[in-house]
Amino acid sequence: MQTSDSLAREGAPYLAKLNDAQRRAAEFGAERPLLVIAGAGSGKTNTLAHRVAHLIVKGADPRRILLMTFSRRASTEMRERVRRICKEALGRRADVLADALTWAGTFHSIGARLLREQAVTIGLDPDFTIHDREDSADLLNLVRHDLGLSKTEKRFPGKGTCLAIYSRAVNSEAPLDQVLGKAFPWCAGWADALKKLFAAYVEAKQAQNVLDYDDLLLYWAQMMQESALAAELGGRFDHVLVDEYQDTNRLQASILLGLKPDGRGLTAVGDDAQSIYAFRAAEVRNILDFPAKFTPPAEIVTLERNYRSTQPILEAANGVIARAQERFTKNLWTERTSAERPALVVVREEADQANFVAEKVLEARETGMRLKDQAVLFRAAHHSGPLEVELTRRNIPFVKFGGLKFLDSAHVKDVLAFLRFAQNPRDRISGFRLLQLLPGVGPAAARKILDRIAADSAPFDALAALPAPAKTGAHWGGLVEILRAPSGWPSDLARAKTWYEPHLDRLHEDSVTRKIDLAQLEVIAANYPSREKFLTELTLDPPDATSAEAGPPLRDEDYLILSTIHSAKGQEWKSVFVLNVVDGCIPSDLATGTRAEIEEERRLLYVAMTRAKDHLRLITPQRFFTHGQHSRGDRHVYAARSRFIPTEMLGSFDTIGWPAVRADETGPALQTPVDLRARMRGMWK
Ligand SMILES: Nc1ncnc2c1ncn2[C@@H]1O[C@H](COP(=O)(O)OP(=O)(O)OP(=O)(O)O)[C@@H](O)[C@H]1O
Repeated sequence: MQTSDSLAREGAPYLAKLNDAQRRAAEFGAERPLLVIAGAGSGKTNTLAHRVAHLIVKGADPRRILLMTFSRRASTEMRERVRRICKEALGRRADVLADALTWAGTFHSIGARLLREQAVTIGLDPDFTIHDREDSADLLNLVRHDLGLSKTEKRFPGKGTCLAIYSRAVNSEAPLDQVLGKAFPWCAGWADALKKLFAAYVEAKQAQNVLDYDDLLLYWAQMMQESALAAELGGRFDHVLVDEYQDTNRLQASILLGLKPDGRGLTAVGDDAQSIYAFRAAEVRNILDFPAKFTPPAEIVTLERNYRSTQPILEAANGVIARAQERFTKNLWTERTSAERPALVVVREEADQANFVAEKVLEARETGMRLKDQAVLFRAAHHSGPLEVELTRRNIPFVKFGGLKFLDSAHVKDVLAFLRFAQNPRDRISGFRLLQLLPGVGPAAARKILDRIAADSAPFDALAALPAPAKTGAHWGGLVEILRAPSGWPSDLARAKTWYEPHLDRLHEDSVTRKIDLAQLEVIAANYPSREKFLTELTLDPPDATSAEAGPPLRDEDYLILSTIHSAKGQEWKSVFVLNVVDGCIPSDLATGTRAEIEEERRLLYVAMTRAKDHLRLITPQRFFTHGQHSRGDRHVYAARSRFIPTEMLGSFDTIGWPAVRADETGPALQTPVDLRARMRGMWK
């Protein structure tokens, strides 16, 4: 006799590979909101992709599905998975339907798209440009300067801190005083001045027709406060699905609630144990409180079977997270047995750590494991410095994710400033950067030029009417010509690049490698239909490494992955090394102020450990060499094993000392100190 389960499986064979809980999540109707609590490696991404595919196969209109992911990479991957699953069910028809899944992207990119569409209705100019964090901080700095706040007697908070305070207040929907009291107590005395600064910053943004990251969510959330607009936007989508819900903030939660107030058609997927973005105002309460936001409350489906890691790896990771404070309890289990426990590798110092990793990576490669199946993870981007040197020395190719992004490099920013200014001549920060690339044009001259064209309705014509600044030669005419006569996309980028290259040679020594980056930028640009789309997407979600976005030449080659833990989110490798599992690194000594911060560091270690499928090695160097930050110059500091692996947990690991000291290697111990200085003096006697 057939059970209803097997009937369902027959009815939808493309769901047959899912386990029962996953299938329940994939098939759950749209009448009630759904919360999928998915443990690490339990197939969250897989399940969400099946749910979307199932909706499409059952007849949902893909143009009316809104699918929000944490990164652009995740969204591309999700769409590809949906396509593959739909193909199983629908054959060739699947491509057209998967292509129609156009509302898939990050919260910020969807926000940008909706704002541009609704711009006229909400009093925005549709040509707005988007400032990244650095541009936003620069603009805040200019405003701070104009208000005379940089000249105060007691030092006013720096531009980065001001932006962090502003951003935190906006994203957490909290009053300034509360944000200062909770997260920036040392700035509490500046509340009034900060309010003035933020008000002026908002005015400057509006005058220049720019939005910052936070505005994309803030304006969107404000649109949802207008009942007619909220009804229109919400009515556009039959299904709204959000991945990585644990890393959303209050604003994002209000947007979702505005889109689907009764929760019908709403799906949130996440894992509270992997919430690692509180420093960007992510609110773990969003996921904890989600079910009760609706009547009747959201259905909760919990995925507890882990398909990724072996049992000993999972046991160690479970041990770390079991000591966390508040969470949805899950008992992650796996059928993947293994005799190999994760290793806790004790090395003397960072140089040994680098040697250990390089040696083990090569050993694994000898046994047939590709470099790409191995990853080295670390808490802070600079932790991989010594390892990068060692890998380069041994000719082991690697790609690093996290840390300094491709788009942060000065030359790439220069070209982007060119394109942004071309898109929006009121964007002073971009104009300021661009004009100063010209020989002989400094901040004062640049400011003057921008002032003179600011009020003009045809700013580039006004620019053409100005006399060429001294020393700019033919560069001025070339610039004005390109700005006045756009040639289409992506040739606009090619022209900007050609214009910029002589300046690159003049401004930077290593112009050859920088030119390669610009060539990569051109490759990336070709994937976008317009300048506006290119600028928006790249600003919102910059690629972590050139290879992440550009494809060739690296994609076909084999290389080791180096990544910050934050950038490793959602990924998996056969073999994982975690560097510097010591107090001061995890938890970072910058984040040990509050209990909440420490808890977040614990989750970070958990995320790192749960990336491993078969082999996991946590490395603990016993001493570190710090460079010149102290009055006594360079020195060694001693480190202790991370507090997240207390002694009671050691049973979950194999503790290994490396390099192993062999008896025949130890020479006679030095009994009495040698006076080398006396010896040196003796040489000349
Ligand atoms: N039903 C299943 N049968 C077999 N393998 C599965 C199943 N579901 C998921 N997997 C495998 O489990 C692994 C983890 O899946 P996925 O990446 O979707 O997990 P995740 O929950 O998003 O992980 P995390 O939250 O830790 O990033 C993948 O290798 C996937 O192929």
